Amino acid sequence: MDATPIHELPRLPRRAAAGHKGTYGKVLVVAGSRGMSGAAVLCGRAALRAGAGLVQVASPVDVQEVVAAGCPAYMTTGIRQHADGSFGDGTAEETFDLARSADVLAIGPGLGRGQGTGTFVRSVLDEITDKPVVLDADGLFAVSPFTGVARRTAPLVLTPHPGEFARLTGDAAPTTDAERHKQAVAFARMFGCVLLLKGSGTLVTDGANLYRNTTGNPGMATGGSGDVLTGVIAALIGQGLGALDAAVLGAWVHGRAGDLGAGAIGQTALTAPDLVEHLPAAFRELETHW
Ligand SMILES: NC(=O)C1=CN([C@@H]2O[C@H](COP(=O)(O)OP(=O)(O)OC[C@H]3O[C@@H](n4cnc5c(N)ncnc54)[C@H](O)[C@@H]3O)[C@@H](O)[C@H]2O)[C@@H](O)CC1
Ligand SMILES: Nc1ncnc2c1ncn2[C@@H]1O[C@H](COP(=O)(O)OP(=O)(O)O)[C@@H](O)[C@H]1O
Ligand SMILES: [Mg+2]
Repeated sequence: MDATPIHELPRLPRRAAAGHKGTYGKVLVVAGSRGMSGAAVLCGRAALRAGAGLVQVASPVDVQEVVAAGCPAYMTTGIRQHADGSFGDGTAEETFDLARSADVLAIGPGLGRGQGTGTFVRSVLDEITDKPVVLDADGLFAVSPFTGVARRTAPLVLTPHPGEFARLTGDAAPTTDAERHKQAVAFARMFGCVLLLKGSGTLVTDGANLYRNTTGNPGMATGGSGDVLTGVIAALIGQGLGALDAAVLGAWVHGRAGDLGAGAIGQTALTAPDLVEHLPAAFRELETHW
């Protein structure tokens, strides 16, 4: 299947004059662990910059204060943790309660691969089947084509980079564009998910449609860029976009922020926080179509 370049963008919903924070979605970010609190901060900040009405960041209790210091506008919760500073089995109940009051979940950035983290993520996916989930980074370790996921009534968006995708599929990394397209579409179809396969020319597919992103640059090859994308997509779902549209628009606007950032400070020095700081200019371009 050929990939359609993303030129015609899904519409960013216009904010209603009487809208309130409840109108624009409550995003629960489940992220971070000792040593990777930054991933939770980047994801939470990006969700706010992408228009979420409310953002709550749940991280292991050890890093809650650090995460809270990363932004005054989101709420934080500290989840009981394993001795290794990560989420683990036995901590899922607290997260279920938070998830039930959210509109969309972003799970994975900086969770680490501690003992029980995979079990923890799986139990959230198994229990909370009626809320859309964006699953990224270490959260992806919880799923595989062999174990599948529980039947969901709400969409699942997976956002692997090529290394994570190769681990997920168990297949050799594709060597041509055609192979990459084929693998991506087949995976999305089999898994019943929206797959966003990162890289230069990020692919987005739901198994029936295949898009290729046209924004972004190698300045974005810097730690934390993907954590920003996860927050953006979750926020767009919270504002009412369907999962495929949110992934398509999220990929585009994230890359556009990278291009505007590179225009301002160059590719070499670009960092993930700079992407967050250039999301406003990227979103303003979308607002001109309102
Ligand atoms: N400030 C923070 O707290 C940060 C935390 N991070 C977290 O660190 C954890 C580990 O993420 P990583 O992605 O580093 O770990 P992985 O071990 O999954 O991926 C790293 C490896 O994947 C392969 N890979 C990555 N991108 C590729 C590409 N475009 N093409 C081919 N191969 C590629 C490479 O072999 C690379 O060494 C995640 O939870 C992530 O969210 C990172 O996002 C960095 C910043
Ligand atoms: N050469 C590139 N061109 C365009 N985008 C890129 C390039 N390299 C990386 N990116 C983007 O940066 C992000 C990196 O995500 P990821 O590998 O998950 O990083 P991290 O886990 O460190 O946050 C992805 O959105 C990817 O598409
Ligand atoms: Mg990543």
